[in-house]
Order: sequence, then C-alpha cells, then structure tokens
Amino acid sequence: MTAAPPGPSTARVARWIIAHVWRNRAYVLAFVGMATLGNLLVVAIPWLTGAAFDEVLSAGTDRSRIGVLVLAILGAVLLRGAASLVASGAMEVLAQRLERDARAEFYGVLLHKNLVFHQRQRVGDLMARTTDDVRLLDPMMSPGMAHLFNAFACILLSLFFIGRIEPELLVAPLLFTGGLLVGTRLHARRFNPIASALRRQNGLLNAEVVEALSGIELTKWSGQEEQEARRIQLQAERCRDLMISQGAAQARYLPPLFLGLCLTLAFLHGALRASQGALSVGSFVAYMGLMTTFRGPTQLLLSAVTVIQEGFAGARRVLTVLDEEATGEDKAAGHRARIRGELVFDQVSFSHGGRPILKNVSFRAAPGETVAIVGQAGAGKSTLARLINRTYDVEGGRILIDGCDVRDWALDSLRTGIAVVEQEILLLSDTLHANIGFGLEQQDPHPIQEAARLAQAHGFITGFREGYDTVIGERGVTLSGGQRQRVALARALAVDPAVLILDDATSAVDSATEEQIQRAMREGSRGRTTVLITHRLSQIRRADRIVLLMGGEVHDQGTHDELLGRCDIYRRIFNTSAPREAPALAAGGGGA
Ligand SMILES: Nc1ncnc2c1ncn2[C@@H]1O[C@H](COP(=O)(O)OP(=O)(O)OP(=O)(O)O)[C@@H](O)[C@H]1O
Repeated sequence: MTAAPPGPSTARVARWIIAHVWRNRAYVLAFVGMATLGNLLVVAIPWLTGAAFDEVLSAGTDRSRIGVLVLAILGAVLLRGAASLVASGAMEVLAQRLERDARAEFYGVLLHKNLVFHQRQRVGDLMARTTDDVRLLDPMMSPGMAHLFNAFACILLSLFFIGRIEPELLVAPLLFTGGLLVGTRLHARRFNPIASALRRQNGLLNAEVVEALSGIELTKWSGQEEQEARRIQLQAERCRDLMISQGAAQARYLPPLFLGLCLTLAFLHGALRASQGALSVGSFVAYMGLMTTFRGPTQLLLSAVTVIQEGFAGARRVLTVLDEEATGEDKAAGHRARIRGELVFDQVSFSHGGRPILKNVSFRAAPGETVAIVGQAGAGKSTLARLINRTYDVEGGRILIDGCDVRDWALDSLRTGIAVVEQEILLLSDTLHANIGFGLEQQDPHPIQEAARLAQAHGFITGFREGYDTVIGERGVTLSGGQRQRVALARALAVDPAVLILDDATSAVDSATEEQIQRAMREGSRGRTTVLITHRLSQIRRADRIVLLMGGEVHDQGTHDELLGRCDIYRRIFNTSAPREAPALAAGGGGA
C-alpha cells in the first residue's frame, strides 16, 4: 500500500499547485497575516486569563488592572473573530480561484490534445478528472491548507508562551508535539494510497457509466440490462470499499488519545511546580489553558491531512494528463495561407501502435481534381485521409499542401481549408442550423442554407415543422443515416473548403438517396480537391485518379480506363462489383 501512486512525482504536483496558488498571492498574504494574528490572539487569551487570576489572588487587589485585563481578553476574543473571518474569506477565494484556473487549464489542454490521445482515453474518466478531481482542489485549500497553517501556528505560539511561563514546562507539550507529528505522518502514509486508489476508482466508475449509457441501445437490443447493472454495481462497491478503508485509516489516528496522556502529564508537572512554589496559580492556569489549545490542532491536522491528500490525489490525476507528451502539436509560427488545393503524398508511412498501416504511399492531385482511394476493408484508406488534416502525423515521408509540408502549416489555417465527412458522423445536440454552421465564425442563414441545398439536405430540413431550428440528437429528433450524412456534407461544404475528404459518405443510404448524394457530391466537389473513399464503383469511375491500396501500399494508380486496361486486381474488383454496383471491395475483393 505504500508504493508511490502512478503519475507525476509529489514534488511536481506540489510545484504545480504552488504555481497556481502564487498567481493569487495577495490572498495568500492576507490569509497568512490574518491567520497569524488570529492564532496569536488564541494563545494570548489563556495567557491573559492567567495574569487576571494572579491579579485577583494577589494581596491588595488593584481593580483597575483586573478591569484592563478583562477588557483585553474581550478585545482579544472579538479581534480574533474578525481576523479569522478575514483569513477564512481570503482562503475561500483562493480555493475557488485555484479550482477555476486548474479546470480552465485542464479543459483547454484537453481540447488541444490530438485525436491519438483522445482515442486512448475513456470519456467518463476524463469527465471525472475535469469535474470531481479538480473540485477536490477547493477543499484542499479551504479548509485543508488553512487548517494545516492554523494547527502549526497555534502549536508554535503555544510552545512560545509556555516557554515564557517556565522553560521546564515545555516537556509535556514538546513530547506531545513530537507524537503529533509522528502520528500525522503515519496517518498521511496510510491515507495517501487509499485516496489515490479512490480517485482512480471514481474515474473507472464514471467511465463505465458513460460507456453503459452511450451503448444503451445495444444493451436493450441484446437484453443485457441485468449484466450492465451488475458491472456498474461492482465498480460502485469498489468505491464503497475504498471509502470504508478511508474511514478505518482515520479511526487509526492516535494523536487525540496521546493528547489525553500529555494533558495528564502536564497537569502533574504543573501541580508539582506550583506546590514547589516555582509557579503562581495564575501561571498554572495559563499553562493548562495553553495546553488545552493543542486540542484544536490535533483535530485540525486529521481533517487537513484527509482533504490535502485527496486534493493531491486529484491534482496528480489532472497533471498526469497535462504532462502527457504531446504529439502533433501546432507550430507557433506556422505557414498561413488560403489553400489552393494541390495535394502531394510523398513516400508516406504510418503505423498504429507499432503495426505498419501505410507504407511508402505516393500520389498527387492538382487543385480541383478528385482522387478516389480504393482497397479492401482495413487497407488503411481512412487512416490515409486522416493524415491530411493532421489528425495523425506521418511517421515517414511527407504530405504537401500547395507545396508546404502539412506539419509546417499553422493548424487552424490548414484545417479551415480542409473539410472532412467521416464514416462515423458526429452531430451536436443542437439545431440543424448550428450543426451545419459549426465551422463558421458567423452563422448567417444564407451560406448555411446554400450548403444544405448543395448537400441535398434543404428539402428534408424544411419538411420539419421547425425547419433549420429543429433540435436533433439527445434533446430532439433523430435523423436517418442518409439524413445524417447529408447534414455532415452540408457542414463540410458550408466552410467552402479547398480540399474535401469524403470517407464513405454514401455508406448509409438507399439507392434513391445515393443518387441525390452523388449529385450533391458532384456539385460540392466542383472546384475543390476531393479525396473520395468509397466502395461504390459508380463514384470511383468519375474520379480523375484512382489509387488502389493493397496492404497499406499503392498497388497501382491511374484513371478508371487505365486501371481497367492494365491492372488485373482492379479489373477483377470492377467486374465482380459492376453488375450489382455492390460494395464488393469492402469484402476484401483485392486480396491477390
Ligand atoms: N486508432 C487506431 N488504433 C489502432 N489501430 C487502428 C486505429 N484505427 C485504425 N486502425 C487499424 O488500422 C487499419 C486500417 O484502418 P482504416 O480504418 O484506415 O482502414 P480502411 O481501409 O478505412 O477500412 P474500411 O474500409 O473498413 O473503413 C485497420 O487494421 C484498423 O484496425
């Protein structure tokens, strides 16, 4: 249980937290100043009470001195209240700002991580990091750090005042302070791995719930509700077990017991010194009063360690993501231009997780040309398309857009000129207007409706009662596969891209819709460099160039007529598929 939790080192986590805290140093200073004053007054009260006792018991009592002392005690109580109010306020603001800034940093970094990163992560786990883990930074500061500071300030000031009464009386409080430090350290070591495990388990639980809910249709179709419920329950039970372990660790915190022993020792020691005449009654009262101030720090340290360890565990999970080495990052001063559309693949190689997918792929397309990429399922067609807008980065060779390596372009400039319609279409839970205008800076109705017309989507959209204001997705109507593809095509066309990548854009449509989409694609691709990935030979045929991918390599390339004339594999695919216009390539028709 004492193994270091996975992720960045404790020093790195501490540096990150301190850097964030230091941005709000005015609040740090306000807290430290006011908390120190508050603690000084806490220990001053028993000190003044002892002095008042001595004054009352001394012969020839001076009533005015007693009055001054009573007023001083009252003033100390009131001022202490005000100081701790200001200190708590400053720490609360600091805690809220830390949480806000950390979440903003984390979410900003998440948005800029590339797709390889996001494909490796579980959405629910990232959500847990963004919400639950970051939220723990708040209690870590307030009350966590505030308690820690108050505990140590109170202990040091009490020791100082006890030393002023009589240095010999420091025996019991020093013994207790040593025991408190050892006990707190042991508790922290026990608690730390449990807190880290609980954060991890919370991430897992979130991930399982998100995945179960997003796959709810599959669960229902296959009647797996019971199994799914058991799976989530298992994760929830692991969370519960860890929480019980946390409680057990807290119960094993021994300093409160030790304090009782030390108070008894202090009483005996003080009584002995008083009976020897070395200590006045007032000093004895002050001493015991100061000893009881240790009760506060003992409890404060337990709760402080708990929330600080939880906050640290949360911060470590946040930092694990922030520190992950970034690939495919943007160039600070990359090339910016309006893309014309010349596309060159030059000896491009790429692998997924060490498995080679593309090997020395070369082809080119002049601005406005259409290149069809064909090959059997899993040949690497979608991967090839994703290299163009740097969803992935090439590992060998290079891809040039208008003569400039895509890695030398500023990402935003590159991506605003390239639009993609992916196989798996993602639509927002928003209006059709917002979905189509997603890539536009200003979502004016005119270009949005023009794009929808081009994509043959205007007709069915205006058929809805709310037209372009129809909300789709989780909160609204469900679209058919063909309608989704046309909305995605409209979204791609709305930004007027110079390069259009259509990855199986007609896979989910019937033949009547396909005819409409083909028309849309012909219209949409006019004047744009188009990379067409499809199994439909009727579309392949009209391409200016066809690249035949086999096992990640270019087997041949040319026009439809050229390939039909010289390439056996292409001819075989074409001959077997053409009579039915069936997606034969998907079944691995090019295996020779
Ligand atoms: N993110 C990924 N991680 C690991 N392997 C991947 C990843 N994406 C794709 N692959 C693998 O890379 C290979 C090529 O996939 P790709 O999707 O590019 O093929 P494709 O030719 O487009 O197939 P299809 O015609 O079925 O869409 C496949 O074997 C696939 O399993």
